[in-house]
Amino acid sequence: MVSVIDVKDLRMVYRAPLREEGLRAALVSVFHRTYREIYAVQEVSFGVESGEVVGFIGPNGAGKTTTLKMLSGILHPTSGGVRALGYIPWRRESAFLRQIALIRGSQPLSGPGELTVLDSLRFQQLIYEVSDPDFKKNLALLVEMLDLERLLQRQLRALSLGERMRCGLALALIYQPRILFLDEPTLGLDVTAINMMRRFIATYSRETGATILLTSHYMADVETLCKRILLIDKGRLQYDGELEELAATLSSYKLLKVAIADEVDPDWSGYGEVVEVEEHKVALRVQREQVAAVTARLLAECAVSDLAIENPPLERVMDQVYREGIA
Ligand SMILES: Nc1ncnc2c1ncn2[C@@H]1O[C@H](COP(=O)(O)OP(=O)(O)OP(=O)(O)O)[C@@H](O)[C@H]1O
Repeated sequence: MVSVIDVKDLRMVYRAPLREEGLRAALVSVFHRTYREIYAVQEVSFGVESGEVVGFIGPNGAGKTTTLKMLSGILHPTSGGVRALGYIPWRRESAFLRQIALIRGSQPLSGPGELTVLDSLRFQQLIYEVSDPDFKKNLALLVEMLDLERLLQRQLRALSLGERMRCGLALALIYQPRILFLDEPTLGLDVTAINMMRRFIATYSRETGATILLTSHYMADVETLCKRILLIDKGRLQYDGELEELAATLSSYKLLKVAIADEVDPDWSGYGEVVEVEEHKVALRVQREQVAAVTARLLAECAVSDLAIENPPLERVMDQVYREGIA
C-alpha cells in the first residue's frame, strides 16, 4: 500500500484578538491589541494509505476542521509537516489542487442560480482543466451514481434540497479528485438524504479508489463507512485504529446479556445496572473490571441458559467520551 497522506507533528495555534466589552475598550484595542492563543491542533501525526476511508471524529472544537483545512492547503500550520500525494498542501500548486476536494457540509453548491447543472459542470471542467474524454467518463459515472439524468438541464436555483446535494457532489467531483476531505457530509440532511449520501460515499470510494477522510458527529456515518478511526480531542490525537476496537478500548463498561431457565427472575439490580429487561432475560451494564466476578455469580446463582458479553453501542461510548474525555 502507498501512503498518500503523511502528517508529522502538525500544530496550529490561532491568535484571537482579546477585547473587553464597551466603547472605551474598543478604542483602546485599536492601539493596543492583546491576543489569546488557541491551541487548535497539537503534535498530530498519522498516515493514510491509498484508497482508505478514514473517520476523523471528536467533540466540538476538537480541531477536526482545522486539520482538514491544513491537509487541503487552506491553512498554513504553525509548525509540522504534511505531504499529500507528494505535495505540501499550503503551497497550493495547481497540480495538487486538481487532485483533491474539500467538501464542507452536505450541499457544496455555488455559482449563479441561472446556470443549468450541466453549464456549471462545464464551468468546473474549464477551471480544473479536465479533458473532454475524462469529463464524459466522470460525468457518466456521477450521473449514474447520483441519478442526475433528469437534473442536468435544470437551473441551480430550481433544485430541491436533496437535488442540491446530489448536484453539488457532482460539481465537486467532476474532476475525479484522488483525495476527498468531507467535513460533516450529512449535516442537516433528512434520513433519506443521509442514507443516499452514505451509499454514495461507499460506492464512490469503491469505484474510483479515492482516499477519503471524513468528519462526522453521527457515529452511524462512521460505522457504515470507515474501518479506521482517528479520534481527536482538544487538538491531540487520542486514538488511531480499527473502529471495532474503539468501543472496547474506550468504554469503562460492558453489556452482559443473560437468559435464564429459572421460574422466577432474581433481583437483577444486584448484578449490575439494568438496561433492558424481559421475562427471564436481561441486559446489564457492568463495570469492565467486575465482569468476571458478576459472570461467575450469575452462573453460580441462576440457571443461565444463554450469556453474551458485548461492547456497548459506539454512539453511547462516544457520547461518554465526548462528555467526560478519555481517561
Ligand atoms: N479562525 C479561528 N480563529 C481562532 N480560533 C479558531 C479559528 N477556527 C477555529 N478556532 C478554534 O480552534 C479550535 C478547533 O476548531 P475546529 O473548528 O478545528 O474544531 P472542530 O473539531 O472542527 O469542531 P466542530 O466539530 O465544532 O466543527 C476551537 O477551539 C475553535 O474555537
